[in-house]
Order: sequence, then structure tokens, then C-alpha cells
Amino acid sequence: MRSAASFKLGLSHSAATDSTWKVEAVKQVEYHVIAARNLFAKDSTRLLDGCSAASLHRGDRRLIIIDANVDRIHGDRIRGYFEHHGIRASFVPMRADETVKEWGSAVRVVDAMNGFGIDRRREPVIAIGGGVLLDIVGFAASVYRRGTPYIRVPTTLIGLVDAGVGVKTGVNYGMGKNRLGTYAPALATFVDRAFLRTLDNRHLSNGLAEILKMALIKSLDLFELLEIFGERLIDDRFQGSSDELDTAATQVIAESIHLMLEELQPNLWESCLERCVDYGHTFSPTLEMEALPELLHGEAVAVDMALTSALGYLRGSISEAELDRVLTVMRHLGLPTWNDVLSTPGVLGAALADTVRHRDGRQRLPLPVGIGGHHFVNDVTIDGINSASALLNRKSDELRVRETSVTKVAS
Ligand SMILES: NC(=O)c1ccc[n+]([C@@H]2O[C@H](COP(=O)([O-])OP(=O)(O)OC[C@H]3O[C@@H](n4cnc5c(N)ncnc54)[C@H](O)[C@@H]3O)[C@@H](O)[C@H]2O)c1
Ligand SMILES: O=C(CO)[C@@H](O)[C@H](O)[C@H](O)[C@H](O)COP(=O)(O)O
Ligand SMILES: [Zn+2]
Repeated sequence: MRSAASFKLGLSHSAATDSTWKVEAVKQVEYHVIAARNLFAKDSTRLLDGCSAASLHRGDRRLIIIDANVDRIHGDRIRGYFEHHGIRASFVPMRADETVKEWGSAVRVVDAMNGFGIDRRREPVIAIGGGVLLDIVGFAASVYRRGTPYIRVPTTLIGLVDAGVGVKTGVNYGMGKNRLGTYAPALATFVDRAFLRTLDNRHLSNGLAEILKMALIKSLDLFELLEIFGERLIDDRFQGSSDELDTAATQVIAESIHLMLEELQPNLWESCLERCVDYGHTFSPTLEMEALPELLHGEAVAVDMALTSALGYLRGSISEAELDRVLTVMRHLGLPTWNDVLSTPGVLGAALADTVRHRDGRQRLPLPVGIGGHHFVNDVTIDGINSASALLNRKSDELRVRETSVTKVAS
């Protein structure tokens, strides 16, 4: 018989005192964001080869949760693709927009996984749709059997540059934006801008808000690309109908993803709550939910960025010329710089208070420094926000008047 002393355990433990055990483990994470034009063209093998983790070669059937609008427009082609490659694909079309980004929708995905009898390790769920669909499916997959692999195919601009590239999943709860959620990377995301051909202008602008966010805090070059090409990229739906527009579309999307991943990779689990990618997301979670369905996610982010740019000007971190340049680009990108929800009594204070709870008791508010830089502040006051809001209201009115007179002269 072995004596107690002969057992070797990996954990540290002292028998001399009341025992405590400290467990330390590191979870290695690897996921891939793969640019793939015309992913569902029959001769494309990108999705099949993908990467070792996300290859479709394991097993011959797949559960596909697809945004109902995307299914209506692209469903036949996507079904044809799977048939062509001998994969038995079970399609579950789901309505997916902000008003149904809720627990019940996640449960519908869980029901679909149960019904399919998903083989937990070898049959990744495939999510095809905008940011809402990706967030819901990612959330459901991450809690199903404590984690089931999934693959993302974003079909909106926000999906391509933001919701599809990070590790956050979630649904709204009550008035709380993404109040229920997990950190759960997909095996891979396939970025195919061909989907943007069928996206309307408003949702293209909506995605450009998140790209503008990356530009304002990290890259004057990206900002200037948006200044020069933004409107034309919307008209062209990022389809690259000329060489110049093709290069611009590729650069804008790739640079935005790259800048985002540069921030995410070293801080995937948000152990550091000073995140510059939270720019535009201090007041907007509350504004978006208060105004729902009037403001889309990117529009609420744009209003927040306009407000905090005005605040930056009042605090001396950006010049008035830079503020005007930012607001002008927003308008050119089809984004709002103002929404009346900003005037709802108490809303900005409540928004900041909720964000402070989200950021472990401090504001950690990213503010622009010039265009393309940022710093974090913790001393914003309600008076300061109200002054910024008043300034923004005035400047937004001036912009509207100028736009109206330009339109009149043009007609
Ligand atoms: N997880 C993250 O890190 C992250 C990051 C950014 C945003 N988000 C979330 O993303 C959501 C916003 O996503 P969104 O802007 O993609 O909105 P969305 O998913 O609601 O899609 C917008 C609309 O476009 C339709 N649609 C989708 N693809 C289409 C296509 N190719 N052609 C025509 N119509 C199409 C959809 O049916 C929907 O009606 C928000 O809930 C936001 O919180 C998440
Ligand atoms: O909107 C999102 C994620 O939902 C992204 O654009 C953004 O970069 C950040 O993740 C946001 O700051 C949101 O973070 P959180 O409030 O959901 O924690
Ligand atoms: Zn966002």
C-alpha cells in the first residue's frame, strides 16, 4: 500500500494548517478572421478549408442559423453551395434585429441545437447574419453544454468589422444593452464583403460608425480615407466597381479589423477596463435602448462620439476645427450627430452612472486627442456633459442649415 506521503499532486497544499488550494490555469485561445470574397461561390473552398479548427471536413452535416432577411435574399445560393459540396445543411431562418435581441431568441437557437442533436465537438454551428444574429447565436452556443463551437459569417458592415471579429456575445435584457452575455470566440469568421451589395444605405452608414470609431481613436490615415471615399463607398456598397474604389473598400475594412484586433488580442477578456474601443460606447448603450427602435447601434455610437468630441473640445483635447471636421465627416457618412434623446432629463447622468458600474467604479472614459489619438479621463461632470450637449445641439443645427442651403443651391 502507498503511504500518503508518496502521492504527488500538482497543486500546492500544506497539510500542516487548515488547507486551502489555489488553482491556476491558462486557457489558450486561437481564432481566425479570414477575408474571403464570394464565400458561397460554388468553386470557393475557403469555408471548407477554412483553418484546421474551422474546417467543414469533419462530419457531413451542419446546423445553420441564418438571419431571415439574408435567407430571403441569399438563401438559395447558400443552400446550393452546401448541396454542391455534399454537406447536409439544416437551415433555421431567424428574425434578427435589435428589437428581438433577447433571451427568447437565444432559447430558439438552443431549441434548434437540441432538435438537430448537435454533436458537441465536431459539428460547429454556422451563424450567418448581422451583428444581432451573430451575438445571439454566439451567446446560445457558448452556454449550450457549456460551450459548443461556432463559425461566423457576417453579412452587415458592423458584422464584418466589429461583431464578427471579437469574442463578445450577448442579448439585451430589460433596458440593459447586452446585459446577458459571454466571452466566447468563434472558431473562425469569414469576412465576405459581397454580402454588402444587398445592404441598404442606412445600415452601411451604421457600420461606418464603428469604422469611424477606430479612426478617431487610433488612425488619422483611416479617418482621411473615410473623408475621401466614405460617401462613394456607400454608393458603391463596398463592391469595388472601379480599381480605386476596390482598393479603398479593401483598405477601409482591413484596416478597421486590424486596428480592432490590435486592441482586442492583448485584452481579450477585458481584464483591463481602459479600452479605447469603448469609445462611443459610454453613453450610447443607454441612448440606444432609450430610443429603440429609432436609433441603430452605430447611430447611437455616432451620437455618443459627437457628444464626446464636443466634450473633448471643451476640455481642450481637440481643436474647434477638428471637432467641425469630425461632425462634417459624420454627416457625409449619413450618420446623426444629434438625437433628441440627449435632451431627456437625467438620461446622460444615468447613462454615465451605469457605465461606471460596468467599468468597475471609475469612468475610464476614452476621449479623443486630436484626430487619431485618445486618452482616458475620470473626472467628467454632469455640468461638463450638459455644456457639451448644448454645444453639440447648436453645431448640429448649423450643419443641418448649411446642408439644406447646399441642397437648395444644387436643385
Ligand atoms: N459582439 C460584438 O463585439 C459586437 C460589436 C459591435 C456590434 N455588436 C452588435 O451588433 C448589433 C448590430 O448589428 P448590425 O448593425 O449588423 O444589425 P442587424 O444584425 O440588426 O442587421 C441589420 C439589418 O440588416 C439585415 N441584413 C443583414 N444582412 C443583410 C444583407 N447582407 N442584405 C440585406 N439585409 C441584411 C438584417 O436582417 C437586419 O434587419 C448590435 O446589437 C450590437 O450590439 C456586437
Ligand atoms: O458594440 C460593441 C460590442 O457590443 C463594440 O463595438 C465595442 O467595441 C465594445 O465591445 C463596446 O465598448 C461595448 O462593450 P460592452 O458595453 O458590451 O461591454
Ligand atoms: Zn459597438
